[in-house]
Amino acid sequence: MITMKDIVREGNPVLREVSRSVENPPSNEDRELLKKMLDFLMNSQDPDIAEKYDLRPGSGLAAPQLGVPKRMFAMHVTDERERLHSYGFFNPRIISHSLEETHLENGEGCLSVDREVEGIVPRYARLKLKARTLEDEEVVLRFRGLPAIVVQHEIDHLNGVMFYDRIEDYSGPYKKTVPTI
Ligand SMILES: O=C(O)C[C@@H](Cc1ccccc1)[C@H](O)SCc1ccccc1
Ligand code: NI
Repeated sequence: MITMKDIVREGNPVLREVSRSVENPPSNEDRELLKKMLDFLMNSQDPDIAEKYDLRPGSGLAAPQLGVPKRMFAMHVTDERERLHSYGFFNPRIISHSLEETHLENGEGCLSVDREVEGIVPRYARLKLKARTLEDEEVVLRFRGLPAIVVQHEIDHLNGVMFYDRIEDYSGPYKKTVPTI
């Protein structure tokens, strides 16, 4: 099972790489890894397992955070209507998004960043994501609210972007100029 020791931390160059596409169909190795990433998120949100294995709660996890620069991420997050969005995505792509933006009032965190970073991280309020799922389906899904923020945070990881790169007046370590999505 994945634990915090498997998650690479900022400063590791893999977090600044642009990940490469996953072959189609994904290999068994890639499928196993994505499944383990989704399992990590579920474990990290289970109080007993999280305490037993000292897991930080996560709603998203991207393969580069495990040192694997491949275009795949997992998400496991409940939206404001209590709907659970639990997926493993291969080769995810934002195919459209709202002009309207949103953000988390308390800013964002990251499993690869062991420090508090203050500041607003602007995100698109709504988006459409095209991807291949762990269930081997090509899907186009719409996200809004917290799930949409998680998707953008994870897609950024696949492009070597950290959340603080998007904070307007951030002047801390590891800053990088950001491309628009
Ligand atoms: O490092 C990661 O990618 C996991 C991040 C993803 C994330 C952070 C902030 C905002 C959206 C996504 C977190 O550990 S997930 C935990 C979390 C969940 C909701 C809000 C903030 C943090
Ligand atoms: Ni992150």
